[in-house]
Amino acid sequence: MGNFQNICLVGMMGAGKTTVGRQLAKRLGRRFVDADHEIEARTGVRIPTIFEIEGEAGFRRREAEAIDALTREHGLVLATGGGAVLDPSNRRRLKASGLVVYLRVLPLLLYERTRHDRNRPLLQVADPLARLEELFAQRDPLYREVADVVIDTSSGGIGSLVRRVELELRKRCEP
Ligand SMILES: Nc1ncnc2c1ncn2[C@@H]1O[C@H](COP(=O)(O)OP(=O)(O)O)[C@@H](O)[C@H]1O
Ligand SMILES: O=C(O)C1=C[C@@H](OP(=O)(O)O)[C@@H](O)[C@H](O)C1
Ligand SMILES: [Mg+2]
Repeated sequence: MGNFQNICLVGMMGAGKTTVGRQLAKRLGRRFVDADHEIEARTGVRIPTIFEIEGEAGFRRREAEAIDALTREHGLVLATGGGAVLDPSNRRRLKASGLVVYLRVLPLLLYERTRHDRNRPLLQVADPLARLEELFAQRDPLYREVADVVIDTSSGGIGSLVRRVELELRKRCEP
């Protein structure tokens, strides 16, 4: 893994992409960018507002633009939103821009982590656990398809996860 390449984190809502990505970037001395934050900075509104006004389709268009711009940069730790892998062009761009790490977490734990958070419009439904199970079934194959590294993260805290990701990345640097 060269310094030139990006490290891209993919996985479900609540997998820890944003939290782990920020800490990983600090440890590696890299710049951290979260695609959702980039979309919010570009539009000047929060993600739920984009969903309210433009629907999911509008959000996905903005997400694709952000992924396109960010994957042209170098040396980033890039946290994506959970649905970024749905678009084949996003997958191609992420893969071409560097190393893709899938933080794999099962739906029940994702539910525990996201249940009190109102900032994920797709989970504002009567049965968010069932929604997470559906999304997991649909997306797990796509995360696996795009990933260079799959890290099962259903146990351990954030600090140990950051170190595990770092270890996996270092393995890739060895000849
Ligand atoms: N490995 C972990 N152990 C415990 N809590 C975690 C872990 N990863 C993430 N969290 C918590 O889960 C929530 C969602 O994390 P976040 O980084 O926003 O996920 P994502 O960006 O993948 O949706 C946050 O409250 C975060 O602190
Ligand atoms: O899974 C998804 O489709 C989404 C995940 C969110 O990001 P996180 O994965 O960081 O929660 C955000 O992009 C949006 O609410 C849609
Ligand atoms: Mg996030």
